[in-house]
Amino acid sequence: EVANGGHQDLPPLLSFKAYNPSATALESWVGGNPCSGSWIGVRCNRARVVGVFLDNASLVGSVAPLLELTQLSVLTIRRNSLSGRLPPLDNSTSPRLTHLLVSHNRLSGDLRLSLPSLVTLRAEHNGFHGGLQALRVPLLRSFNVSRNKLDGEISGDLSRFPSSSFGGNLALCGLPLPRCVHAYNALGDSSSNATTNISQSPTAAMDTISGSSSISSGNGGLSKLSVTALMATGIGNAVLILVSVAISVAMFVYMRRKLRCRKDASDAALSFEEEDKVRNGEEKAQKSGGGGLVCFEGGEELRLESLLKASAEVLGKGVSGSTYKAVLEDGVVVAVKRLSALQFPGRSKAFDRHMRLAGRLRHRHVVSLRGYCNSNGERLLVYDYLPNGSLQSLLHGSNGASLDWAARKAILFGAAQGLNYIHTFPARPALVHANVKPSNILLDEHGAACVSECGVMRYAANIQQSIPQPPRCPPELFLDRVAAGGGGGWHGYAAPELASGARATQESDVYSFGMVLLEVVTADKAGDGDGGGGNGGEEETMGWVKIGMLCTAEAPEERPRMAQVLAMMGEFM
Ligand SMILES: Nc1ncnc2c1ncn2[C@@H]1O[C@H](COP(=O)(O)OP(=O)(O)OP(=O)(O)O)[C@@H](O)[C@H]1O
Repeated sequence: EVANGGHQDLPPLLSFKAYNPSATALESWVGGNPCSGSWIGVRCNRARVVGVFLDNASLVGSVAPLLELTQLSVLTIRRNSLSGRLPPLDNSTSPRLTHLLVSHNRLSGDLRLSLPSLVTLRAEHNGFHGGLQALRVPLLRSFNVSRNKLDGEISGDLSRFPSSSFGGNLALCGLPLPRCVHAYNALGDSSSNATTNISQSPTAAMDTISGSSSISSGNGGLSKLSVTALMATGIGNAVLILVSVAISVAMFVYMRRKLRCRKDASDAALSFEEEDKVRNGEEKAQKSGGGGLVCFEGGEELRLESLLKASAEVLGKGVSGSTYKAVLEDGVVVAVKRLSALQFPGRSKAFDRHMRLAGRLRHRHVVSLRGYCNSNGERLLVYDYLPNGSLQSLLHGSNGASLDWAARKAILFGAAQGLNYIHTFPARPALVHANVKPSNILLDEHGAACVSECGVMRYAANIQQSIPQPPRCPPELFLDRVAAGGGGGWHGYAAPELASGARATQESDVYSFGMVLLEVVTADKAGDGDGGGGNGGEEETMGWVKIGMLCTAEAPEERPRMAQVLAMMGEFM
């Protein structure tokens, strides 16, 4: 373990740390022994580093030093700002590497991995380019290279992964994506011969002609016939090339149109019934892999067994259930919501259909649902874990005072964008969030606000019992109560019409958003001075309050749409 008086794995770790001298995540990387137990994000076995877990840690620089750790089995370093190339890896450099998760960084170069033991490769959302030919990873179970700059043909074993593993690249083609179009193959072999001939030197061209017929002159010069033949061949070749180019262009346009159509079809508004048909086959396959867990884009590596085995920490408990932070075997951190059996008894097809739709929501300001399970009376929803708490904790936690005016506006604007995306997502019937409140507005690693738990509450069986019957709390009184430390609870944000048993609607979402907005704008004013933020001046504050009051109009039809709310907010951004 110790070479030349130092720990063998120390140099690579320190080289990596050198790129990030002031990163909070690496503050604990001090002393000469990375396996002392105090190095956060480093896991050891028999005094050697076998795992590095540094997701969402605001890290920069190259990942290469970490791949010099010869005993490394798991490297998960997603959602950072790492740059540079991924070094070529093979059995001699990384004999034990099984899980490599580098997604959501700025990595570039080509992917050269020849790793017989690799099980997980997550490299999506980077700048990798080139083809996939140099990927030799026979045991891969979870794979995603979407949203890079890759091109070329997907071949062999990789074709077994779904198209979502490859989407958003420069020019990848072949199964599971549409077939590749090879310009020179479009005309078959004869055209490629023709092309070869054209590029040959005149002598070579003559050789070809003389080889195919006996029209060359005896003295080595060109006879009239051979010149004519040469010209004819030249013209013939030129025509062939033109035809070949025309066919290639036509094929290209056709494929593009076909691709666009496919995309349109998947993006278009689908009724639940249509959605069912489209999804059935795909999901069955994923279900068997996930052991009862339906996986969505980005959650392909999830397994129910590993979720159930994961070490978990309770994040909180709400009306609809409890939420846990779970660290999976491969170091991936997720938030798991376990729905309450009281609110969600039995199986419901409508709920299943909704979850499948919610699993397709992908937006910068919406927390991604990666998978869900609805079997044996257990309902688990698996979301990305967002590390920076919720708006609820910012407003009412111990550090609420540090939320300055600019941060408040950014959070509200982000949440409004997320909610507008949900409201305008192509679905029939249109999506409704049904539980907009500060604890469902979470902050990601960059502090951006993301709306969580879209639509779940709409399927709760006994939720109406927790809404007070009219006369209910108008916005002003509600805010007073919140300001006095009474807390909002769930029903404090619910629109008045819901108290009579009506189902949540986009209008009731707007009402709840208005309540959140009023709370954020008016909350903890005394703290502003201390926090150094101040508000945006009386006029601007009044502008925001006005938006809040419009959203919280008593009559649902008088409330603006989220798109209008966004436009009004935009005036102050
Ligand atoms: N994806 C996530 N990442 C990080 N924290 C989360 C995540 N989802 C929820 N939380 C936090 O976990 C806690 C409990 O959330 P939970 O949704 O179970 O309850 P709630 O939002 O208070 O009530 P409700 O049941 O009405 O949704 C909240 O503080 C919430 O902010």
